[in-house]
Amino acid sequence: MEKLVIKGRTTLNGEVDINGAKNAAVAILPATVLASKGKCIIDNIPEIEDVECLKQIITDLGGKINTIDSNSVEVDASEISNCEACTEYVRNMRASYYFIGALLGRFKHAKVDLPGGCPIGVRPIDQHIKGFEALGAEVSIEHGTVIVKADRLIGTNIFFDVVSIGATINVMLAAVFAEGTTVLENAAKEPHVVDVANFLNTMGAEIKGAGTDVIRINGVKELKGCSYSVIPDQIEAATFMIAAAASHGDVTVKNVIPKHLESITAKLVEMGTEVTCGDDSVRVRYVGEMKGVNIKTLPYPGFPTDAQQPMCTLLSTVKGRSLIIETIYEARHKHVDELRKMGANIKVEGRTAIIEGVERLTGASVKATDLRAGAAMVIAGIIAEGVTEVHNIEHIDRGYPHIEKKFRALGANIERVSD
Ligand SMILES: CC(=O)N[C@H]1[C@@H](OP(=O)(O)OP(=O)(O)OC[C@H]2O[C@@H](n3ccc(=O)[nH]c3=O)[C@H](O)[C@@H]2O)O[C@H](CO)[C@@H](O)[C@@H]1O
Ligand SMILES: C=C(OP(=O)(O)O)C(=O)O
Repeated sequence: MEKLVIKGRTTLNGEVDINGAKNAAVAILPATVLASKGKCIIDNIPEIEDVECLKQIITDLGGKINTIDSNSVEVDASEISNCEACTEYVRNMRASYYFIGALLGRFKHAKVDLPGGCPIGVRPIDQHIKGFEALGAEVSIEHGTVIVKADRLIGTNIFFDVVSIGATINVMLAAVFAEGTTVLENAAKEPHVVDVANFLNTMGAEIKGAGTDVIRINGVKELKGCSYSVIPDQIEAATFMIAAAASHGDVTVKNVIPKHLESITAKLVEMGTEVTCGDDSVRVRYVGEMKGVNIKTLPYPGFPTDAQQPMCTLLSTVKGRSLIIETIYEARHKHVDELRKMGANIKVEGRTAIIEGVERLTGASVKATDLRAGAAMVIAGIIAEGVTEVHNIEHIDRGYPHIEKKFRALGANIERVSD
């Protein structure tokens, strides 16, 4: 077991490079399974544990993985014949559910264990199932395994009851080979949904409308390997922007798409921070006392739920009262108990965290209760007085590449040590 040990009260300064997006990469890798000919060469893959799990799952299915370098991988899925993914790798992460859609699309049947992922609330997959069934598949869940089969998949109109990133992408993966046209309505509009659609189109799919709430997919007969580069990680970028403001620093976050960060930028500006956008960078500079703000998490382009936990750390030391209303997940305030150990004054009422800014946090031994809670605790450690130990960092490693090295390069005093 490892932990992060942070000596606090440091100000972050300098430049940080953002890696490829976790939530795009973890969909694109399963999507490579759809290519029955040729190899996919995927660049800008982040070095995170979820990616390692996906590579293992693809290998177990019979695919060939060639790791070109730390951020590039070649996948040859042409000889895949096994359609069962029922291992710890599948059960330990969220995005393994994309193998259901991808295998159903290509082979018309699959057995995939139910996914894991961050413990942030109830995470049903009923909308994924609704979509697969609408395309003509029979779906059952037996002993924790999702079993899907279809004689044919036939395009149809599907109106999602909730806006779901997972369901939108998963049904898109199955529908690329459905006969005729599939129309997904009330689809998720996140940048990674667009990235997956662009990847599938590069392989030969015919998908239009990704990025709006109506996506049209004309079924094709075959997809082929291609070269593709994953978009920058909106949430990793948001984490460093928030950390810059929290530490009263001056950080240029590079290799980003500023448009994807508008909801974060807007809140930081509202708080009184200076944010300057370049073509592919965002500079966040502390310019004097910040004020509390209210945040409501919403699907894109609203404020992302994945960035609210780091934001909670920032607001915990900003003068005045702030509210964070979490509308996506009912249990995404577990980091609050940990922040309280560090002296934060935060009350949770239902889905709302009510934050009364304190002068400073003090170091403590805390847990990463999930991935972004982990990032929230790292930022807390950087700004707190004294030493903070962050435990259970396996959650952080699922989604942040080299978090301690990146923060260290900005001036943080942070070490990874064996527990
Ligand atoms: C691997 C990945 O991309 N994970 C992201 C993805 O998770 P994930 O794809 O699991 O999240 P969804 O967008 O599907 O979930 C959004 C909301 O819809 C509900 N829902 C979802 C599916 C379903 O079939 N039925 C249903 O009711 C969920 O409980 C949640 O309240 O989007 C979340 C919301 O932005 C992010 O926090 C995660 O980082
Ligand atoms: C909730 C997250 O991840 P996952 O869906 O993979 O659990 C996240 O990336 O913040």
